[in-house]
Amino acid sequence: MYEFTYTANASRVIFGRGSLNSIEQEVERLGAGRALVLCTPDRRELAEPVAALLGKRCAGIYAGAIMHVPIESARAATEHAGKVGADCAIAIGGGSTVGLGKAIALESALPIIAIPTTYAGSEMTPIFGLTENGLKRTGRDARVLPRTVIYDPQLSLTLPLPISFVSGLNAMAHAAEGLYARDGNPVMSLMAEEGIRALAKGLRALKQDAANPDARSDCLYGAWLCGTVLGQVGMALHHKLCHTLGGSFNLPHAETHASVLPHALAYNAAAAPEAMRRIARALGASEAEANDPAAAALALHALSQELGIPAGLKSIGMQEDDLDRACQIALANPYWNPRAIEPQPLRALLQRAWSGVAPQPD
Ligand SMILES: NC(=O)C1=CN([C@@H]2O[C@H](COP(=O)(O)OP(=O)(O)OC[C@H]3O[C@@H](n4cnc5c(N)ncnc54)[C@H](OP(=O)(O)O)[C@@H]3O)[C@@H](O)[C@H]2O)C=CC1
Ligand SMILES: O=C(O)/C=C\C(=O)CC(=O)O
Repeated sequence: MYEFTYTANASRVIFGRGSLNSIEQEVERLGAGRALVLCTPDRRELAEPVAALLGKRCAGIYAGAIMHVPIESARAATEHAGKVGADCAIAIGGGSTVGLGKAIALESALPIIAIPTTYAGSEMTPIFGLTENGLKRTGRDARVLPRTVIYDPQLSLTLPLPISFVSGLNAMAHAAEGLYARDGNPVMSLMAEEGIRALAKGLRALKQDAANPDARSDCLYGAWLCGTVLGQVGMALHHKLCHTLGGSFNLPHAETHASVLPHALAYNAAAAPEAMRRIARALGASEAEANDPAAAALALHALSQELGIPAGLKSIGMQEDDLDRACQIALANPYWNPRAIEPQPLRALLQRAWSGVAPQPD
């Protein structure tokens, strides 16, 4: 028995090797004539070819993107865009750079073109994040959804493998929670399962050869699918925990997702057996294996080990003494989850995520 509502976001997506070459016509298609190219300070080598392709349509390069978008950086970028008369912004890089483009759009309603080079998926969502006085707030606003997304696998060939792996698990987290979302739908579930499958295939191939163009294409295709899911349906325990941990303890974003995800899935396994079956199946489990709700979390933990992702929040700087406070913060803001958020099981989840042991339901 199906019952659902499905509203598609309106992004235009161009996907393929060399698709970066379409950037000038995509700016023109938006009716724009002066595009400001955004990047982080260390990624100018990504922005310069874009500026060259734009020619007279380029309003310059702004290399001021910073992770978690401090409000000061957003204000400075918006002011600069106004000063140079930009009528469009092009964000080339990871979620931090796309986040800066979103902050400019939130303030100025400039159309954004995103050219992602990690698997974070921000380019496909109307979700923004801004950090002020050390506190990160997120929200949803149609103005921040990039109008056009160009996925060119060539541009992620230089993404280091350790970042590629954790960024891939960040993307898988969007799909996993999308499969048990309260407002999920069959279209998003199909995209979620295919996204996990494509990323598992691509990440495993990257482990063998970081320069494999087909593997980069598989990962970026998976990131598009998973980011689309993130943009369309609500998230739950896993994302709320990662925002708590990232925002309150300044932990690196994708690495935090990679550490927590197997344990969040184990916590929800019994409450979302169909989602777990689809996740396990997408990760390569047989139909018989996938029928065990615990299989998804264990398969994800095994994939992390196979990829050599450092185990546990302790490996990215979280102190064991902070776990009690993390638990209290996570309990303070109620949110929907397929299983009730219970203090003791949540604290046990955080302990296991911190230590990096195998996930287990409790
Ligand atoms: N609003 C949303 O829907 C979403 C938002 N996000 C947000 O995005 C941010 C995380 O995005 P994420 O992509 O993981 O992190 P970053 O944008 O910080 O990128 C991760 C790392 O990859 C490097 N990098 C990116 N592209 C290349 C490349 N082509 N070659 C070499 N290195 C590269 C970056 O280098 P450098 O630092 O030099 O650029 C950085 O060190 C967080 O703030 C998160 O909250 C994430 C998902 C969804
Ligand atoms: O946590 C995620 O991967 C998804 C959303 C965000 O990161 C929101 C944001 O900080 O931009």
